[in-house]
Amino acid sequence: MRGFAVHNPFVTSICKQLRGRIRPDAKAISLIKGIDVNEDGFRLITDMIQESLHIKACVLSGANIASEVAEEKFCETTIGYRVRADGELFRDIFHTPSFRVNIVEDVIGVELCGALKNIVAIGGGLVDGLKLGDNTKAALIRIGLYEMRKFSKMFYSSVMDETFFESCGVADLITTCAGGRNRKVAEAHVTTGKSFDQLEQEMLNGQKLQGTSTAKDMFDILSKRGLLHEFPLMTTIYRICYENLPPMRIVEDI
Ligand SMILES: NC(=O)C1=CN([C@@H]2O[C@H](COP(=O)(O)OP(=O)(O)OC[C@H]3O[C@@H](n4cnc5c(N)ncnc54)[C@H](O)[C@@H]3O)[C@@H](O)[C@H]2O)C=CC1
Ligand SMILES: O=C(CO)COP(=O)(O)O
Repeated sequence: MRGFAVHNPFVTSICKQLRGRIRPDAKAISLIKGIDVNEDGFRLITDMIQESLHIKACVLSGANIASEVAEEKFCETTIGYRVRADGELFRDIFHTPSFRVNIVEDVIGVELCGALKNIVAIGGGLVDGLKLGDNTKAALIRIGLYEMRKFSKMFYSSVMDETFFESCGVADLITTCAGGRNRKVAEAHVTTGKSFDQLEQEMLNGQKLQGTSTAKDMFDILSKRGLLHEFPLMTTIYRICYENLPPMRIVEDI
């Protein structure tokens, strides 16, 4: 078994190092919440792993803030599989009384939920920094979930609606908009006026934000296809992160 739990830019080099060193019947699981953008469009991380190593890859994603998982506080997670036996294998490995695993036959949906919710979580932090309150946060979560589903189904019609009701969908969106690094740094962007890059360095102790880079990835994908107007929330979050748009535009533009 091979587990991938790094930021997406490192996957290519890690796969290169692993090539020829793993058994052909090995199974991979990605815990990564991101996508890979290239000239032709974008790829899922599980596809990168499968293409590079010629082994089958599942994905695990859910409402799983690392510090709470480490303290064994109860949570749920979702494993997306292509081959049911692989999903069951990984469920048996990861499932514990405090870490409840549900498996679904929708790798793409699980993976895109994990990547896209990080953009919405940046919005959650902006709402907190602006002290807009719980109703605004709920509106942001609803619109964010709507855009996540719309994007996923626009590019992959096989993505299942039910996946958005799993831990990887609405639950991860709620937890990351309430806690997590993306939310924390976005809140500080409002309260300090510092850039996301500077705050990432000051606040994350060497860790990386996924939400800002995925906002840029999504913006690049949508702008190439003339689809930005269909995703006002995600587009505004990108512009606040990268084009100095005032944070208040988070509510004015949606
Ligand atoms: N921390 C969390 O609460 C959760 C994180 N995730 C996802 O897991 C992924 C990783 O996030 P974290 O574990 O939080 O990040 P992290 O920064 O704690 O760990 C990243 C890992 O990448 C390794 N690394 C750093 N530079 C590298 C390089 N140049 N080449 C190869 N490996 C390198 C580090 O040694 C470390 O093991 C992200 O996609 C994140 O969204 C998913 C669920 C929860
Ligand atoms: O994905 C996460 C929790 O499920 C972690 O989110 P952050 O990267 O915002 O900390």
